[in-house]
This record gives sequence, C-alpha cells and structure tokens, in this order.
Amino acid sequence: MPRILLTGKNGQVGFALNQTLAVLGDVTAVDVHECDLTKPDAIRDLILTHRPDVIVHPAAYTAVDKAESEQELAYAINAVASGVIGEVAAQIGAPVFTFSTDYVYPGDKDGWYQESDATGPLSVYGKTKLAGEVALAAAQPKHVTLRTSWVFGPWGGNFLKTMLRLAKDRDALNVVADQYGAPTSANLLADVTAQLVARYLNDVDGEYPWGTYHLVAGGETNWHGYAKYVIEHAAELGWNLQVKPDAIKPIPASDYPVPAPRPSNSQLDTTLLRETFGLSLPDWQHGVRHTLALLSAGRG
Ligand SMILES: NC(=O)C1=CN([C@@H]2O[C@H](COP(=O)(O)OP(=O)(O)OC[C@H]3O[C@@H](n4cnc5c(N)ncnc54)[C@H](OP(=O)(O)O)[C@@H]3O)[C@@H](O)[C@H]2O)C=CC1
Ligand SMILES: Cc1cn([C@H]2C[C@H](O)[C@@H](COP(=O)(O)OP(=O)(O)O[C@H]3O[C@@H](C)C(=O)[C@@H](O)[C@H]3O)O2)c(=O)[nH]c1=O
Ligand SMILES: [Mg+2]
Repeated sequence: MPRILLTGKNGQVGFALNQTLAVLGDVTAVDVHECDLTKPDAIRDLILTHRPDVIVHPAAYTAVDKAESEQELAYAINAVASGVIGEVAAQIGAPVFTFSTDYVYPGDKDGWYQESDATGPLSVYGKTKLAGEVALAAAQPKHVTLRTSWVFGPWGGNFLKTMLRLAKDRDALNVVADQYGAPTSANLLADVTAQLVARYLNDVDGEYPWGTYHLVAGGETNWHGYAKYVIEHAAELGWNLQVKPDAIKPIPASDYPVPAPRPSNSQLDTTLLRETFGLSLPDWQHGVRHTLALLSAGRG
C-alpha cells in the first residue's frame, strides 16, 4: 500500500484531497499542529519519520492582502518550506505534487497565459508562491506544480462564501469587473490531483511528465460575473438574500482599493494539462452549482 503524505489537511484543497487520495493508499494528513511549515526541522522530521512514497502539498499562506505586511511569514511558508520539502523529498525519492497561483503572472497579456509565458507577480503573495515554485523545482525535479486560480468550495474561506455572507444583509454589492479568470473548485483540484498521483503510482518506472501545468475550470468570467452567478443560483435554491442580482454593480478595480494589486488577466490556458494527461475540465459554473448545493444541504 503506497504511503501518501498530505499537508494543509484543513485548507480548502487539503480537505478535499484527504478524501480523493484515500482510495490510492495510506494517507497521513497533517496541519500546522503536526508540522509548522515555518520550522524547517519540523518538515524534515515529518518526512523522514513517515518516509512517504508521494508528497501532496497544498498548504500555503493564502491571505493575499495581509501578505503585503507579513512578507517574512508568507515567504517562510510559501517559499522556504517548499524548498525544504523538495530537498527532503529528493533525498527519499518521493515526488511532490503542489499548487501555485495565477497571481505569479503580471496579468497584462492580451490572451490566455501559457505555462511558458514570463511570470511577474504584482503582489507579495504572488512573489512568495513563485519563489516556492522555483525552490521546489531546483530541489526535486520530480514535481508537479499546478497553477490554479480563484479556488472555492464548501470548506474554508473564499470569495463565493464572502459574497453569500455579504448578500444576506446588504442592499447592494460593488464587485470588480475588470479582472478576468476562472473560479476553480477545490473538488476539481482534488479529483485531478488524485488522477495524476494514481498515474504515477501505477507506472512508477515509466517516464512521468513532471513539471508545471495550469489547472483551472473551463470558461472564464470576472469577479462581478462570478458574484452575480453565485447570487442568482443561491436565490434559485431558496436562499433568503437581501441583495438581488441586479443590485450587484460592476466596478473597476481602481474603485476597490486593497493593499495587494491583483492581475487584470488571470486566464490560464489548460491545453498542456488536458492533452498530456487526457483530462477534461468542466466549466466553472458546474463547480459553483455543486458547492451551492452542498452549502444548501448543510443549512438544513
Ligand atoms: N485559495 C485560492 O484562491 C487559491 C489557492 N491557490 C493555492 O492552492 C493551494 C491550496 O489553497 P487553499 O486550500 O485555498 O488554501 P487554504 O488557505 O484554504 O489552506 C491552506 C492551509 O495551509 C495551512 N497553513 C498555513 N500556514 C501553515 C503553517 N505555518 N504550517 C502548516 N500549515 C499551514 C493552513 O492552516 P490554517 O488554516 O490552520 O492556517 C491551511 O489549512 C495553495 O498552495 C494556494 O497558494 C492557488 C490559486 C488560488
Ligand atoms: C469582497 C469583495 C472583493 N472584491 C474584489 C477584490 C478583488 O479584486 C477580488 C477578489 O478578492 P478576494 O480578496 O476575495 O480574493 P483573493 O484573495 O484575491 O483571491 C485570490 O486568492 C489567492 C490565494 C489566489 O491564489 C488567487 O487565485 C485568488 O483566488 O474581488 C470586490 O470587488 N467586492 C467585494 O465585496
Ligand atoms: Mg482573500
């Protein structure tokens, strides 16, 4: 039975992975209590004690605005820890499957981003994630780094849940309409990652296509279109929301001042992943409807 080590088990993606990886082997899932990623020795101990066959690493510092004033902490978790995981993984011969972000790109491209396009993060969060990508790749060539975007799900905090919360008692919402990307569900990420891990476990001696891939849901929207879709479908499911879809107003990012600049264009081309692994990626709306159904069931 293969041994799989999973970080960030209480994060959005980690929680979903703890379920999808369970059919592939013995999963040891940890969070900050079992291993604080700011402590390189704790990371080394964890990996050398468990000696996993595969490491899946979704844990990260994800507070984009807060990172602007917590640069060192974000760098320790997103950059240094990824490098340490890579070093110890290489030492024991375990590949690392991990996640990065659309925020590694500057967002000024006319058209969809390809993996080979130049990076140029605008935010501290994006810079620390890119530094983590580089550190991991340098330490452990056997890695799959999945750049994704706008992650949501029923578990944890995300934009979809923020919109539902605000819509309960606001009369109107102003939402940025000039930043484009694809909302991607934690479940989709966890399903695809399990497929990629399974392919490795079933073909350990084969040539595995290690590297960096885009993994986002199909289609595209902007934050305003996303918010409107969420509120429309929640209303259809019987949520009692104060805000009506027409009261969700599109605004330019310049009217929504925040500490961290976000890219205007976060559209990631997934051709490489789909063709390399023979996968199909459903539209983002599919994931939103699924998450809303789960949240509705949870409301009783
Ligand atoms: N969320 C998004 O929109 C996007 C995320 N990504 C990437 O996808 C991956 C998964 O993101 P997501 O699941 O949304 O993130 P979450 O913020 O939901 O989860 C991250 C997890 O990392 C854990 N963590 C944070 N600091 C430490 C630490 N010092 N030691 C150990 N664990 C720690 C958190 O624990 P705790 O909760 O206890 O702090 C949390 O469980 C990350 O690599 C992220 O950068 C990429 C694009 C978009
Ligand atoms: C709450 C809110 C946000 N916004 C805008 C601000 C911003 O431009 C956009 C998204 O804001 P948020 O802070 O919710 O999302 P943000 O934290 O930027 O989300 C990012 O998280 C990291 C971890 C990633 O890797 C990215 O892919 C992305 O998902 O929506 C509004 O316009 N109106 C609102 O009421
Ligand atoms: Mg945020």
